[in-house]
Amino acid sequence: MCVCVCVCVRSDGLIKAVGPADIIESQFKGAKFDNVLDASGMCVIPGLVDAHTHPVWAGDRVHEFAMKLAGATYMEVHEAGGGIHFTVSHTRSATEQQLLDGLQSRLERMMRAGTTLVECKSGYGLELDTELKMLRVINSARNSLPIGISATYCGAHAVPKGKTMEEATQDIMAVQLPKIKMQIASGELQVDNIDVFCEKGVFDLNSTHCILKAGKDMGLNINFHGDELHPMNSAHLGAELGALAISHLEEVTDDGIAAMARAKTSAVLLPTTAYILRLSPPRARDMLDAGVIVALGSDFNPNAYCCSMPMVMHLACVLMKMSMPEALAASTINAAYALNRSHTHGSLEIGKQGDLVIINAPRWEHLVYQFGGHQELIRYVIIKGEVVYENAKVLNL
Ligand SMILES: N=CN[C@@H](CCC(=O)O)C(=O)O
Ligand SMILES: [Zn+2]
Repeated sequence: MCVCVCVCVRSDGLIKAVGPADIIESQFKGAKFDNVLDASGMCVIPGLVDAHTHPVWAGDRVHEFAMKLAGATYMEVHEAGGGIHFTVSHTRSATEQQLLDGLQSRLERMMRAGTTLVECKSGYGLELDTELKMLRVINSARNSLPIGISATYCGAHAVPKGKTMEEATQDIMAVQLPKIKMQIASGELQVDNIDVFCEKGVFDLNSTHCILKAGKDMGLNINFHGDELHPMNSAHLGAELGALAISHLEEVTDDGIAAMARAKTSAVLLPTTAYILRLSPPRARDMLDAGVIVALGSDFNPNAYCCSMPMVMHLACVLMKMSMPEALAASTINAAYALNRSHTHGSLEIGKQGDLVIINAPRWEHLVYQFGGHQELIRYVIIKGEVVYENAKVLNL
């Protein structure tokens, strides 16, 4: 049986009612609406939430894709001065306006693919001035675009050239974090989360602990990269510190999974990265079976150039054996949880923000099943009740 669902959004952008069309029609008989969208024969899902991206940078890395296809590993490229280091040098020399232009066009691309809330990291500065520049750029995008943004300070994304890990940690603790704290307090910056790349050859467990704890003490949510290329005990650390989320987790142990389930630390899984770097995919099934809150992210960055959460959901189903409903939950309510926004985002419920995606297909699963098909399937993207993207060219498929 096909149920006609109607979603009604108030002028403040929050959902006023959700339910069968005939009930909503009688509830609002005689009411005046600014905009009525006829979605007959279509499907409505919550706006997609992308729980992990690095979208502020200059200088692409298309040349490195060729190197990786020829067999170079992620860490080999990084240690040879490429990877994050390459992006850092271009991002340091870019102007704020250049970075903002790049960020805006990437966020618009994400929005057209159905993303209505996205986490955005700094982390291609690795020193105070550029990290602040990146955070200001994220702030400007928040003020100029309708897409929701959760901002993450990721000054510990790599050890900058010429410094040891200890020196980099000291710079973050004594120079970067205090300045960011001041700018948050004065209202110049809005930062929601703190992140560290906890990895062999990057930041060890001890440095990660110090930086994350200092961020937490400033009121930031802990949301970090862990157990990606080597088992680092990141999951235990995250659980112990009350982290909201840990990303990657390709190398997490069984004990780590159990610790995350107990602590309600969500796992942000990034199938694009595992795919591009040919890593063993994270054990999504074991995490789900253990009761871990599993979210998804695009991991958009110059290594994993993907703006599309529908593609991410498809990869999660095929590579990580998630079901389509699990992938949808992981890209909506669970991703909102990872960003501490599940009380306002991630589901179609009265009082939550009116963020919706309308798909021109009789079943929402087409968005996952038709690999790379979102451009033809998404009819409208709506944020706070306003149409932010209308695609007149949708086909009847
Ligand atoms: N693993 C660390 N950070 C990013 C990659 C960033 C980059 O290569 O520029 C990630 O999540 O995949
Ligand atoms: Zn990342």
